Amino acid sequence: ELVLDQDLHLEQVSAWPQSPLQLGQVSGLARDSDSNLVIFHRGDHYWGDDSFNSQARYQQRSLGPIQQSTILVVDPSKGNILKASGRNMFYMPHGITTDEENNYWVTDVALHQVLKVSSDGRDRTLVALGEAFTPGSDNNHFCKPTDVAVDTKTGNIFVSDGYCNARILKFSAEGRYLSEWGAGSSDRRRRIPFRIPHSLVFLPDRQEVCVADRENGRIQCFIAETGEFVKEIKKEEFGGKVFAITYKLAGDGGLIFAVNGESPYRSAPVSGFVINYSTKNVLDTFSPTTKEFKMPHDIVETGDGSVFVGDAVSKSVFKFTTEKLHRSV
Ligand SMILES: O=C(N[C@@H](O)C(=O)O)c1ccccc1
Repeated sequence: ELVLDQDLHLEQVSAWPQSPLQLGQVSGLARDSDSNLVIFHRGDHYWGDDSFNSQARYQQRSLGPIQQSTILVVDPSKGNILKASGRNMFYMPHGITTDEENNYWVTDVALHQVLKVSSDGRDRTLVALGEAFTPGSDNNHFCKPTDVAVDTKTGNIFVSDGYCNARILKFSAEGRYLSEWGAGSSDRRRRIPFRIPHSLVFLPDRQEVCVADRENGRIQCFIAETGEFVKEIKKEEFGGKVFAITYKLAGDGGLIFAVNGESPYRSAPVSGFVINYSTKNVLDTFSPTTKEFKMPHDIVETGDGSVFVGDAVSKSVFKFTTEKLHRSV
């Protein structure tokens, strides 16, 4: 169990996975109801500068969907693949999360859609939000939606929308539109809009939803019920970009885990951060020893104190554990 003590330090488990995972660009990570790691990757598709035109329309539709299994369920201790699904469904995977019934909620930035998919291996699409390949910004159109968070109390889902919109939307578990909101204002003077709301996490003990507001290099948190702004966490050491966040209950509060990204203007090392939600203090920074982070793109923790980071450029997943656990192994 992770505690909030000051000497918390995450170290890479360099021998994980025990055998290589054949991954494309890793875009999303999630944890399933058995505390297994779920990896959402792009197989042989990749997001390059010519993947979309200036109207945000996907240009490689003629290639068809990815034929490899894009959703892999992996054993967190050894890294072997337990289940593989998601073939012939997706064009440009992005975010993934699981709900209380262990369904997958995923976003695909080429489809501009949010899909609820069964995890029974039959890949049944249970809910489809947005119109395939059609960007937009009304109640039933997204523009490169990036992630989903599930309110475990109400079953409602939140969508971060997206690369070419600047909002968070709320839907019921069945996909009925409920509400939406934009950035919160941390300074009374002016409200700076979201610039790529890129990753979402629900805080079960506080019923809040937090967003990694990527190009603003900040994390903002809101009341899930109302969308009311609660707080902002913005740190010099983030540099200019925060790519992904996740959350873990711990001791006397909660921990936010985040990964930043390279920013042309601000030189800050690309790393992971452990932040005390209440005090906003950075308790730890971490990065791999076997090879450098290239573009850490999502982060998730699995019950036993392990933290996983998926990298969209190095096409790999890194495992970290707290030193104490690591030493005792
Ligand atoms: O942000 C980008 N990609 C990553 O977030 C991702 O791969 O999800 C990107 C933007 C423009 C061109 C090419 C890639």
